[in-house]
Amino acid sequence: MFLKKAAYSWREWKMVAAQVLVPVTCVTLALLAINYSSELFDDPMLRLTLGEYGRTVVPFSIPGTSRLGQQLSEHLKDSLQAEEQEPREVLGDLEEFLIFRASVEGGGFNERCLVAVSFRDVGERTVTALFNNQAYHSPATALAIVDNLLFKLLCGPHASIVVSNFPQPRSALQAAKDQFNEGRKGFDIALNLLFAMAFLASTFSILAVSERAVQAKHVQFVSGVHVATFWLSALLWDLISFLIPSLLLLVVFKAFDVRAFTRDGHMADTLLLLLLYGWAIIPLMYLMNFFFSGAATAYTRLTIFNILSGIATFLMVTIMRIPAVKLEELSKTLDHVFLVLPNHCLGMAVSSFYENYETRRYCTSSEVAAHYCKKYNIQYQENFYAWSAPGVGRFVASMATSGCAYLILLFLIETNLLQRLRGIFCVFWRRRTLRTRILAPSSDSLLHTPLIIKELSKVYEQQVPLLAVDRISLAVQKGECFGLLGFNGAGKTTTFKMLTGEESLTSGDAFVGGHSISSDVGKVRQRIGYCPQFDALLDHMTGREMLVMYARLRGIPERHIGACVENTLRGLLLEPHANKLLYAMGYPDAHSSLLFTRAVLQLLGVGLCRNTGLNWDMGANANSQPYSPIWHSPAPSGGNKRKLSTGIALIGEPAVIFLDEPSTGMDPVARRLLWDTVARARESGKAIVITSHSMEECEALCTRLAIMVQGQFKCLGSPQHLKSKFGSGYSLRAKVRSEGQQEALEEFKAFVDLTFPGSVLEDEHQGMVHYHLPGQNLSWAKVFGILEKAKEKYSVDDYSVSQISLEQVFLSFAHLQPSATEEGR
Ligand SMILES: Nc1ncnc2c1ncn2[C@@H]1O[C@H](COP(=O)(O)OP(=O)(O)OP(=O)(O)O)[C@@H](O)[C@H]1O
Repeated sequence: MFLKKAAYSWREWKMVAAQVLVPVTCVTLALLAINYSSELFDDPMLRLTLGEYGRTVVPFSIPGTSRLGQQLSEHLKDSLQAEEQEPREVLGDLEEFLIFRASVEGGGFNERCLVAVSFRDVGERTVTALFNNQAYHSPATALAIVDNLLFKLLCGPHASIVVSNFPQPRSALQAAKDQFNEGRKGFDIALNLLFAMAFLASTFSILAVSERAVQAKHVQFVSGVHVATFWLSALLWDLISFLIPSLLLLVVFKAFDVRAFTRDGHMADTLLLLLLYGWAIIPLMYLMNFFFSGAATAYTRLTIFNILSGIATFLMVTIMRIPAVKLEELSKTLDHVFLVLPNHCLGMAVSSFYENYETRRYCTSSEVAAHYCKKYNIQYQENFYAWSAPGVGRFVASMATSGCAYLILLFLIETNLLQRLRGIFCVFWRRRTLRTRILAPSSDSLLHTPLIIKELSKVYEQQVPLLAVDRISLAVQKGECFGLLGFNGAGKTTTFKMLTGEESLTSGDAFVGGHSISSDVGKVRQRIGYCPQFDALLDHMTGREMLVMYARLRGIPERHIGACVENTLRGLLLEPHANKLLYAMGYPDAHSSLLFTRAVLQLLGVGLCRNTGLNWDMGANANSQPYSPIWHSPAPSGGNKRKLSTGIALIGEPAVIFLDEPSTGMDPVARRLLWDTVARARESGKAIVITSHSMEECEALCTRLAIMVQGQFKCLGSPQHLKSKFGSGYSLRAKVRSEGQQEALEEFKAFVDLTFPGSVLEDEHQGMVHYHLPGQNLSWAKVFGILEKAKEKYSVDDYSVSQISLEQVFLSFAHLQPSATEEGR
């Protein structure tokens, strides 16, 4: 299991890197933004210096009659330009100009114009400095400009006055208020953390969805992996993966000196909060995988779900908590309801933890602060894990229990417990109403027969219930290869699915090595090998790695695994492809490594490209097969994958092997190699059940066959027996001599019609005729005898008589198959 996860993590490094980078980057950017914005907030002059308002304008007016006009104007322009401010001379009344500009520019004027100056040295001599009272230090700035100008007039253009601002310490109450406002940073950090975690958490569903969608999970279960082993190993690996970004987040908090999370031993608390979140969210993501059939869709939709269940609920509860909104009671109720959502718990826990730390620090910092806290009923908890706000006890407990609850639910679903209970109830009900009698097999036959199927039925519950398998019974002995033939939709795959525990049984039972499939599926699975109809392979592993993994799952001792895997690879001529990643076996270029990019693009709306006809060529090289567009499901894979799937079913020599159309897509050489391998397994005493649409394959491999129509066995026996029983009659091919051919041919045809009543002329071509000779009473000797006698008389050059082929037998059941219109009804 760890080999699988390691291969995934190593080869899907883009995904893993994203798991680490997304949260760390988001939180770092958030902290940068918070620090930066708080500095600006604290120091309005800095906002000016940083040009937040752009270049500020300083309007000034000097009457035209002024004696110092020229000098004043130059000094002013020099000093303002040195300060990167824009002097603007006003002709006329300065105040009127300011009022006019303010009405034209609106709010922007307030931001661009902080001070203005007017000089009058004729008549009433005055210097007027005007300031915008919305900026903190504008009076001092206006005064500094005037003083500077006067000083320059007195001492020359190089004179200047530098103004420095060293504000007095704030009052204790003001400082206390500011310090208290620090608590709001917790809200910002929580919000950004939730956004980042939404992306990180949904990545844990990807492998779960892919493995379920391609049935790789089922094949692993069939190979003996216990449900608990499968999920707990995945959880352990994912928790370890989650630990890395969590530790990096602590480094980020430390680098930005976020006291609440890094000082006074709170690093351990923060790590605990993050890990508890991982413990809760990972099983939830596993649980949600059942809703999706594609990994990219799952990633996109689960990210949206995480954002909504985290940020939306956190904002809702926090905003409603504000006293002015007057929805505090509703906020409390919702907070309790949302406790089942790990994302909500994380947001609330981080925000509350930060708030509690800062509030406690503030309220215990001085007497004034303590007084302020008391006066305004500001509460904090000495114990950070206290149950009531702002303690995080309830969030911690909720994450711990929801993790367990989601895991239990996952196991209930995986072990089909709910479905089984329903099944038991249905069976009980049917027994009572229909009085169905299920024969109990003798314990002796159970133990000595590898596979016994007893009255197995399957009804798919849908709008119109569908009886896919109808009370089939069968026993397959050691060294036997049983062929299941049938038209499309006859119920073969459903039978396999029931026998491997993928689908529940509606009624009946099957026994593998004496273990019942309905009550002891775990033991059954340890004894079977399964090659599903579609390749259940993991794209991020190589063929060799897959075989090694299944060999280990089968319990082959470590020292024999190498030889066993090599044998399988050699037997199926897979050696040249053994070290290729599996997506490279089907396609010559990467497929799954683009998954993350695809999902992110979809999330960002680039999925619209679908409608634009954009073709996402996945080719890594010029010769690669264009595989596109990436959001379309992959085309059927090649014969090499099929061989590997068969190899997986055979490895470890299970007692019973199920092969569902194993040779689909194989070339004739590969097919014969596969037959050899299957035949060897059969000869070594395995019981094999195979489905195939190739009659040639069934004749080559099967010791017994059954033809299935609409879920029922219509015939059962050895190929020869079926041919004899259902293919009544013979196939006659004869060629008449060329001279006088037409006349001789007509005579011969009249002879056949007379001698073999009911015979059917199937084909006539260039003096050759092909007849089907019916009749239960015909024997080889009789047919040959008659034809030998007639040979000379009717100028027959050559003739052959053969038994009817298996294909003809198979086709003779076609009339039982419902037509498309009947099915659609
Ligand atoms: N999950 C399902 N839900 C409802 N109906 C299903 C389901 N799976 C299969 N069926 C229906 O059950 C019937 C038997 O299907 P099944 O896949 O077992 O046939 P098959 O013999 O394996 O066909 P093929 O040769 O095409 O693989 C079909 O009518 C199919 O539509």
